[in-house]
Amino acid sequence: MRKSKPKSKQTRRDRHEAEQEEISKLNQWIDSQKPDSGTNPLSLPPLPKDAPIGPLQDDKFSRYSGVTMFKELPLSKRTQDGLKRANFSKMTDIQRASLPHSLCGRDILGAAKTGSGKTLAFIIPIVEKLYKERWGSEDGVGGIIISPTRELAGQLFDVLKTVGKFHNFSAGLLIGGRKEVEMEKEHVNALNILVCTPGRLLQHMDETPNFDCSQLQVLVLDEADRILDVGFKKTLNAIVAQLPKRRQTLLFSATQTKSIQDLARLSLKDPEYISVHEDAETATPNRLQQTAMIVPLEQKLDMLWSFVKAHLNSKILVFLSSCKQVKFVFEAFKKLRPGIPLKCLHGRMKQEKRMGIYSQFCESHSVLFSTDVASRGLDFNKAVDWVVQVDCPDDVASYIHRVGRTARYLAGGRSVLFLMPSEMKMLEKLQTAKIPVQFIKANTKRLQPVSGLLSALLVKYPDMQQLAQRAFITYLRSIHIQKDKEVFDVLKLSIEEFSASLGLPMTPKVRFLNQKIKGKKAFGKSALLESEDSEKEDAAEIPGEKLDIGNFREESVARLKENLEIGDSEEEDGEKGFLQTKNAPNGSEAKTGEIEDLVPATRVLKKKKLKINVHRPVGTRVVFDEEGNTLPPLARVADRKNVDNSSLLDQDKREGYYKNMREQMKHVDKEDKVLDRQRRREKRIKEKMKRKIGSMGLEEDGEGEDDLSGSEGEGRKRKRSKIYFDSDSDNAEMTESKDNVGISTDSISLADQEALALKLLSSMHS
Ligand SMILES: Nc1ncnc2c1ncn2[C@@H]1O[C@H](COP(=O)(O)OP(=O)(O)OP(=O)(O)O)[C@@H](O)[C@H]1O
Repeated sequence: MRKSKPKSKQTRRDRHEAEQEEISKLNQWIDSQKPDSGTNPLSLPPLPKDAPIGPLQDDKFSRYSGVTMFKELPLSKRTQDGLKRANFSKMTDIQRASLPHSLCGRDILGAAKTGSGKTLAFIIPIVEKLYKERWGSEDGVGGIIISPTRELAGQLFDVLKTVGKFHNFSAGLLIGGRKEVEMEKEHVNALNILVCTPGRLLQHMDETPNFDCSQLQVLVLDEADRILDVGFKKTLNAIVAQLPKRRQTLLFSATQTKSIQDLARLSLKDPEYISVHEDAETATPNRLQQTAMIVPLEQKLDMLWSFVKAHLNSKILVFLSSCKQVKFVFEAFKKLRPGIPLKCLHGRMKQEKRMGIYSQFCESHSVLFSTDVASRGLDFNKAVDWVVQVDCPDDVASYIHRVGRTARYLAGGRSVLFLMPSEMKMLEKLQTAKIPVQFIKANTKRLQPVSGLLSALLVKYPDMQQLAQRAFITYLRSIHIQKDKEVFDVLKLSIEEFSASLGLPMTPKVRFLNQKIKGKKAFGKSALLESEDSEKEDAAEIPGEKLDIGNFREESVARLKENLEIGDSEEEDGEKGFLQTKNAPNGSEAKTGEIEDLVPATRVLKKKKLKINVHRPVGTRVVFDEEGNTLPPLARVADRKNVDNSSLLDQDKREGYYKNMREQMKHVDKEDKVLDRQRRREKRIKEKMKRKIGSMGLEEDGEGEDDLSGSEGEGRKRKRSKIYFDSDSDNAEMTESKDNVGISTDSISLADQEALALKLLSSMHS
């Protein structure tokens, strides 16, 4: 905030007195005109035009409840100047409704639609409170704003800097993922306002010497329902335990908590419930056009690719359910070059990178693939044109926040939700929650299949195969751990088709599904299980959920009928041609009854044992070309030269291609097994020989070596014995040479070894 120039003693004294006077007037104004508790300022008429503002005659003051302009509020000149400079003059509804109550010190439980200006509704009271208390650096922490994500905390910090530009407070942004925690510790005690994520705040409370919040005046929870939910429960309880009970508490969200328990945890004192859009016809912004359409799981990427290609001049925010999916789709689409810059954002990225991506997306037309880390609060500078939800949100609240990244303040925006046929219940839930989602159909004529290209990509880039596999597993897991079983049922997913749609040549095994499908027979620890294990952090993105492996009903997996009702009528150019309004009987939104007709019948999936070599990580087989150079995995079965991408777009050819690849994989597997058997046999014989040699007094150390092969002093430098294992081998980790082994294994063939072993054995028995 403002850096003041050195001033003379007299000037400082004058300024101090002027401020004292201003504060005294403000307090009188606030006190004399404060609205009754429980009243709604929005129900009062605005002040008449040209009505005097502030002090009137006879020590009276103008009314500030129900006013429409910031300048009509009892705010300090410094705050007024900050607002003016940022061009904030007219208040939004949530600001009009809450500021008259919060300025007179009341606790607030505020709810208003996304993008409706809640941030100023809590930043202004903090700044004003500290100003009126004449808070200074020696007073320590006076205000804390807690945000669920780092990016949002950064954004709130920027708004605080704007509004507080002419104040003298010190403020700090304390968020995780930054290295400078030690530096923060040195300065944090001198900060007056902290904008932080819960984890970092608690870290300072636990670790920073003399960190003291006992004088806290105002606590704000932005996205309060999120911070109060189970994922942050322990952290928040620990934080609140260290805060004074006597304080003002402001809670804001577009989807506010109504839990009495939550409020009790925060010890709110007779809070004002301010829900400005409670009686509105819709729970989402009026300028937001929302659509939904059926997209089977295996067509999601085709649909997304086609959507991106049809909107190359837009700013698009795409939500997927896990980091791994974000990574895979981002990397894959990037390699396919759709013709628009692509970016990705998820919780596993380094903080600097996250912030960089966030700022870049604010600036340019591009597509941002993201997890729910970008779903709440973020106000991307230049408006987002489209929010695309490729994966269904966890619940209605999550939907509201995701689509709320567009159509902010006075801007318009559009959103589209991909729903699998098994998720149609979500549409009902949205409509019940007053969310006007129009059901549309995609124009399949404009659909650009991408899975063929993906399978070619996976062949070319070995890393992509791992990414695809992880995306596959984490997606299934994310569905598995969803709470709302009415919407999410992993057993209804068309798993093999999904795997193929990611370009995977074979369907990876998924333990939690296979356990039930295959019966009780337990698997050994396979490559797949390892990759599954490594995804656990991804699942941890969903707070409060524990993996409940093996908690499935003993049912067959149902798979959805492939041919879904997707229209194919004539398209126009561009966006309109791509997304079409579903011809619902009433011509607009689909009604609950109609939804059932749209859900295709399901059929029972054969319990099919998928054959893969469980000991071999997919795609790590080392293959050599004729010159002895290593080739990427699968290169042998899918020589790039033989892959005609265009032909892969043809469904029949694609299936043929997969079939061929599978056959060849099986063949390769067979070869592996033969090799493996041979290798084991060699190993057994070698061990036997070693035992015999040992029992004959030939030790496997330097001395024994001398006995057998002569000393180096004789100038005969023994060739190092190297044991090469390809990465498929059980002993793949043994790649280093064993110099001390008395017998060089590469100089003795298997037959020689057997002969030697026999000789040794017979010499022992003779
Ligand atoms: N009084 C105002 N006049 C003009 N613009 C405003 C005003 N108040 C807020 N805005 C602008 O409206 C946009 C949305 O505001 P803000 O981010 O506070 O919304 P929000 O209600 O917190 O949204 P969300 O629920 O998504 O967190 C911002 O760009 C902000 O600058």
